[in-house]
Amino acid sequence: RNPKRLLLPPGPKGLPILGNLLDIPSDHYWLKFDEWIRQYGPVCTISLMGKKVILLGSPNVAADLFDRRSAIYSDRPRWVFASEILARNMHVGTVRVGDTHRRFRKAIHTGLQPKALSSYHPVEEKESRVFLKQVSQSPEKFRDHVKRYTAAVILGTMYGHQVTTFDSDRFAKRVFNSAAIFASSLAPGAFLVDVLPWLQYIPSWIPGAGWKKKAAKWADDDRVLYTEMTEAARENAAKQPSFISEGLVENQYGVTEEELAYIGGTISQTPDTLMSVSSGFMLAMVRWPEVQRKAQEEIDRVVGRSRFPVFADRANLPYTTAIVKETCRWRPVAPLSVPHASTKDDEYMGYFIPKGTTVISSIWSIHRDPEVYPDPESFKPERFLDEDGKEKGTEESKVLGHHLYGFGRRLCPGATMADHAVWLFAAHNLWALNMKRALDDNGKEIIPNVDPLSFTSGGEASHPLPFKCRLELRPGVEEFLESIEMPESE
Ligand code: HEM
Repeated sequence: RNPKRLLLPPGPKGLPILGNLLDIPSDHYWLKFDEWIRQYGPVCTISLMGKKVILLGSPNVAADLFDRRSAIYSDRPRWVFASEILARNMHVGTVRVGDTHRRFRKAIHTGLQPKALSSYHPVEEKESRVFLKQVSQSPEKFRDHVKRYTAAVILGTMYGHQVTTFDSDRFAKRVFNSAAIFASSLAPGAFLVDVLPWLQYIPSWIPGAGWKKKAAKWADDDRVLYTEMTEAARENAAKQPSFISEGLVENQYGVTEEELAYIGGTISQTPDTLMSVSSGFMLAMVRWPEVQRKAQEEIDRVVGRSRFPVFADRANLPYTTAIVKETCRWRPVAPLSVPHASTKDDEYMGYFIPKGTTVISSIWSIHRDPEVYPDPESFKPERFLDEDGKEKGTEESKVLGHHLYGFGRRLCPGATMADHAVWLFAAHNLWALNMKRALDDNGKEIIPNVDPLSFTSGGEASHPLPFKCRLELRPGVEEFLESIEMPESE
């Protein structure tokens, strides 16, 4: 190994054994990673408890390794607790490379082909309108309404399930809960068993092995939830076909029914990510009213005021699309994406990267590479438009212009669907609402805090912390909302 005696990419000096562990803050650690990337370059090494971790901090190096050398960099690190115990090796996002990963991704691609994605637009459009109606009734609870929107889109399209209110729905709360548990169990060192994998073989009645009971309960809760949701999809199929109900027909996706249930379960963990982009969009609109006004002018010109926007308008709404892209670039939901791992020794830019290295693409830093995104701290939708105000790079639909959804063979297979759901949400909001700043006691506008620290950190998707705003219906919208039927309770 390493016959040329090459060095690892440079990085900060650390302590013996602990490495750089104590330098990493418990919150917003991507900001510290970003500092190191600026100091040591876009490929740098840190060390955690004797393990080397490589950080990638520019779009070019991430594409070089994850896209162009995807044969080497598509594995995941081993997560005993989350992936092996909780998800029983059936979570496509954390499973190691190999047959299961290949088959599961193929199944998802089959299920999410363009025809299926366009069949989801009516669900996304309907739920965007329910969101507007809810906001018109209780604007102060807009965060809850966004949460409901994202759950309704995922459960509607994946299972044909109609979410009622968030609290009374039989699945909505449970999928958020399951996602939160899974995300927190991925955090490095959250469970000792990830550091000491042999712990999993200790019987749970031995004192100190209480985590095993907890793990067994969580794993079982997930299995029950996924099975119930799959059954619901089967029952709903005639009324509302869905990703899962299609997969149940003659084993169309080439996976067993249990595997399909776990694929659905993995996808059911995504409303949180949609919620983050959707609420980030609203925050940006409140913070930059001039951007909001410009998009409203575009929407009024193209869509008019006599109907809601629909997905087919997208091609004629480049500025609106650019706002969605800029929101994704500006405050990425998963600032460090999901770690990849290498399966072969490699040499890159004169450095050695040993087999089994964890490699993290810092989306936060990638989205702040000034060569690609000049003036990266500013919110500028125009960066995604050409001189004529047209969307850049639309001829290749895969090129979003940002890297919110990762890279290579692990690229988010739900990226297009997520992008459509968020776009429809944004277009509906711009068409129907004036998203205004809240007023203080003296009637002065409160400029919302958009500092990186005003977003949550931790295992889950990074969200804006709760913020205040005034959501007012634009003229003439109220009469359109009258005809929107609210989903009935079960
Ligand atoms: C705004 C919403 C979303 C964001 C920001 C997001 C982001 C990501 C990211 C960063 C990754 C890891 C990529 C990498 O390792 O390089 C990922 C993986 C994944 N995403 Fe998404 N995602 C979103 C929504 C969705 C949706 C709606 C679905 C399904 C319909 C989905 C399904 C998946 C799956 C299955 C994986 C695992 C892929 C693998 O490991 O092979 N995601 N996502």
